[in-house]
Amino acid sequence: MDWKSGAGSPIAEPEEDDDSVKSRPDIPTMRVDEEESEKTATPLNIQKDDGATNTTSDTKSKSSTHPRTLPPPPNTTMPPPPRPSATAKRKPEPSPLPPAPNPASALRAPPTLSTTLRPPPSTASTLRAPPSHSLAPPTSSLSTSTLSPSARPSKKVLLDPGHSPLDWAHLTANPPTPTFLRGADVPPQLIRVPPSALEWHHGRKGRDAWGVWRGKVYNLTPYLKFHPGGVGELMRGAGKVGEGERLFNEVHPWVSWENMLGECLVGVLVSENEVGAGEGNELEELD
Ligand code: HEM
Repeated sequence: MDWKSGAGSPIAEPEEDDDSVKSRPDIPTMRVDEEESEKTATPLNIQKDDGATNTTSDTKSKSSTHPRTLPPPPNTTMPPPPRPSATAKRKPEPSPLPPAPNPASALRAPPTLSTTLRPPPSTASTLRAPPSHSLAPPTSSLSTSTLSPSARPSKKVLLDPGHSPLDWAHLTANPPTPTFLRGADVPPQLIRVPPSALEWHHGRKGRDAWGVWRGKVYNLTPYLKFHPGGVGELMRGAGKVGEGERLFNEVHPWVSWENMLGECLVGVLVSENEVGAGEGNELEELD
């Protein structure tokens, strides 16, 4: 009996609760708790709603029987507590679940609306986040803070194994050959690249894909499979004078092209007239 009333109370409900209740000084109703504990225990484990309704009817019947032995009304008041606890356990569980999805949906809903604004996420988000944050903190600062980071829909692709940003950093730091990243069809020196040469490197038919950023020509080919936005996105600006840089700035102006593709630098973009026929277009030779 002693071990039941002590350690067994949290686990064994029906019989042990009776003993524990009896030992409680605050609860004068000995018989009421015994009946309820036995009845409430079964409905809790088996039926949810039915158990609640049954207990209410039981309480009334008990209150009518108790007055004989224990007239004090507090007895009727005491029984209710066990029910609320049982219902409270059930209600809280479902309620916590709904709230979570709501914030999550709220977080993802805005992004869909701002899908058109996806390009400037970093800049735009920082500019627009503050106002939303200032308003949100009073109610839910967490939801708003989480919204801004994941607010925009990501167009990132799943990169193949071995093509993570870290892998790219490792490759650029340790290229297999000195000219691997710049391309096999270019000399070791930086070259002058006329528009015709740039357009020729459109990335198809086995040709390298060249891109221009701030007047410098880079070989995009080795970076294609490392590009978080996918090969297709990066190819959109290949072999085009102003298109690549425009798209780049439109999507992620915060990305450091120069740092990431520095080892892929081929040369500088020049006009067609600047490259004389028969002359070498290697910068170092000319300079
Ligand atoms: C035609 C040119 C380019 C286009 C259209 C383009 C497009 C994209 C797109 C759509 C994404 C996914 C953005 C997102 O949903 O989070 C992306 C991500 C990225 N791109 Fe590009 N890209 C281009 C050129 C480049 C270049 C040249 C580089 C490297 C110098 C580069 C580096 C990155 C990086 C680092 C990310 C990940 C950004 C992040 O984690 O927030 N992209 N790109």
